[in-house]
Amino acid sequence: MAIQWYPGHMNKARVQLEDKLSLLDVIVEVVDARIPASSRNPLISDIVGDKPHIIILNKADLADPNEINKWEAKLKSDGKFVLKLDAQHNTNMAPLFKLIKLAAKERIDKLEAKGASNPTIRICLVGIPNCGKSTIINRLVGRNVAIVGDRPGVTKGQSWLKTSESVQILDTPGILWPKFEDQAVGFRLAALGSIKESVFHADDVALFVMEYLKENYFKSLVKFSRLSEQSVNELPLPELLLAMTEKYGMRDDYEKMSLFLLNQLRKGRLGRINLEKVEA
Ligand SMILES: Nc1nc2c(ncn2[C@@H]2O[C@H](COP(=O)(O)OP(=O)(O)OP(=O)(O)O)[C@@H](O)[C@H]2O)c(=O)[nH]1
Repeated sequence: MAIQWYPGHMNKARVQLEDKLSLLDVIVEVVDARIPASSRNPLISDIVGDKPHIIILNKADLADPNEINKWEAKLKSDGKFVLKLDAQHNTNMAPLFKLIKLAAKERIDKLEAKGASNPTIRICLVGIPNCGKSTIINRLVGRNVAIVGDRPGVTKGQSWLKTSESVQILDTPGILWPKFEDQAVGFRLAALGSIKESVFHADDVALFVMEYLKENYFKSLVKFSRLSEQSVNELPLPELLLAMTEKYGMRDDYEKMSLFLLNQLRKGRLGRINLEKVEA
């Protein structure tokens, strides 16, 4: 099973972001806290260069708290500004505004030295599909703003969203395409809904997830499976999936069971789980 990705998208996103870069003071990259490496575009650091760069570990409410803390420490040690966030439930954006101003401190100091008081900082949110960019923009702006799909690199007539602070946001978030030459990266993205369901087989992804859960979150898998610890331990994964279809009254329907498992995982019904750990 091969999950497809399209280099053209990556290139387009790169050109669009590069075009906008000169307008921006801070780049805010949104990643999924459950897969902080797989949900990043590896080219982003090259594109951003030495512009201040914040990484938001979003969907923190769904991620494993121990793992997010490790990711936060790692990214900070790499020199990034990092914030854990649950944009879905948290309306208090003060920590994010504070971090944006901290990241832009050099620029603010420069403008203030030239006589500006409380200068405006311009930011852009970027990230892979479904990581929460629009949700965060709506939170920062304080209302629901219509976010139209990303447009070709338009630098003139660019419109900015105002916030209650001296921060303005580029009206269209940048869509970054993940790069999944590594099959596991594709599976993680598919598992959490960042790749359209039409490009993968749900049962392949479900089996990938089950293998990971068996190794890392055994108790959650046992609970979800409605089977005994012994069965989960001993059954080969495809048989375990089959046994689960029976427990859930899905009569050998692998596909249905797989989609159900992935759906429940995405909603956090299997607990707070990370599909990716910081490598030791
Ligand atoms: N649990 C949880 N859900 C979130 C969080 N942030 C966003 N979501 C949900 O994730 C889904 C995707 O959020 P969006 O804000 O549309 O993501 P996006 O990055 O703008 O997506 P694209 O438009 O596909 O690029 C929505 O169902 C949100 O409600 C979060 O912190 N926690």
